[in-house]
Amino acid sequence: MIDVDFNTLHLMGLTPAMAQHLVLQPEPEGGPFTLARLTEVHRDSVRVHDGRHERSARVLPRVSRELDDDDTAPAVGDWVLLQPDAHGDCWVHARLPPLSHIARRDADGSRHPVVSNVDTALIVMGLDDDFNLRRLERYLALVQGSGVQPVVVLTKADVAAPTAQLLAPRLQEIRDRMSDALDVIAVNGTHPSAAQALAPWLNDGQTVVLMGSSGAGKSTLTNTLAGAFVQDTGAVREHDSRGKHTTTSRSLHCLPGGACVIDTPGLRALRPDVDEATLAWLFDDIGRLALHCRFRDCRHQDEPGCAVREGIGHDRLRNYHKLLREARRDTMSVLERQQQAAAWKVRGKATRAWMKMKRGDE
Ligand SMILES: Nc1nc2c(ncn2[C@@H]2O[C@H](COP(=O)(O)OP(=O)(O)OP(=O)(O)O)[C@@H](O)[C@H]2O)c(=O)[nH]1
Ligand SMILES: [Zn+2]
Repeated sequence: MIDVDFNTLHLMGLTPAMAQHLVLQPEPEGGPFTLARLTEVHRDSVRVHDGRHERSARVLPRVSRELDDDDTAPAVGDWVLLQPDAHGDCWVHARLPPLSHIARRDADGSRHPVVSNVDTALIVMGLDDDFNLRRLERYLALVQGSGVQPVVVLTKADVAAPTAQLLAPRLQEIRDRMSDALDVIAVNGTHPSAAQALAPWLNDGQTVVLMGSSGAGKSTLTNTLAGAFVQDTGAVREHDSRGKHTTTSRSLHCLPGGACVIDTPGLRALRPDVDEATLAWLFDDIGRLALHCRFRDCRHQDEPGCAVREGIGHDRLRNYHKLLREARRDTMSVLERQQQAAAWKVRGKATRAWMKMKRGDE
């Protein structure tokens, strides 16, 4: 049985549910081990915190291999078992199965962990030109199905509300398009009042992850919540509100109030790791309307009598189709993907031959 010092590790975001889950895990042979949480993951090393000290450690090749076999890798927020070797170097001997986990996909379909063991995902979006509902749906898809509650945090309310009167219409746009159950709050991330607005999700022992594009204000919010400067922040380009990717890696910080916050870098291309069932849940308005389509197998593309096309905004439906295509592609087997690539190649060749022929005609 793994020895769990709850009072110390509670400061690192150990929840009662996780503590119970951990004591049920068999302890690997060769102990004793120290239980700690991953606060940063780098290429060759990790940072770990045991509630008293933070230090560097390395993951045993056996552990990396086992995780790799399961198509995953260590993630910030994971609970691990540590042991020093004879030289005083610290090693991760086991990664304990997480209770919640968020992963994304690369363009080639490979899966990458984002974070583990978080209670709430704060999806941070600026009320300036960063505001984008398609991207918001993408983040919701990323979080949905991972056991994590999403909360939308609209930043820069101090600029957008009084000068451009953007707050009310943008809140309405979200209300019109997304589920009524979605929590949405607007804050000035630079002001301490933001911490009060987020207090319901920052109780003692809870962990939140901040996600959103570069320049959205994640690091600013992290610093405000921490009441100290823990993350670098950067100015955004004026013409498009884009950030400069100031944050380059994920990191976990403990707040004075007892919650943990994980800041993440803005992702350039965000591809959620979701299946069709999860998307059906996220876009349940489409599912409800589909009952009224003329054809039972309506794809809501060009069929006549399609109730979905009639009842859903064009942009939301387009985004749904795009996410669905990606999800299907990601869950394709390697063989299927190769077959599809081969088919595209043949089609490309045929197109090029046809163009050449046409040019020859002229
Ligand atoms: N006025 C105002 N400025 C904000 C607010 N939130 C963020 N900013 C500013 O927006 C810029 C970008 O903020 P960051 O916190 O660095 O953005 P980020 O999301 O961490 O960006 P990356 O680290 O690149 O992923 C900074 O100049 C902040 O001062 C806000 O609520 N109000
Ligand atoms: Zn239809």
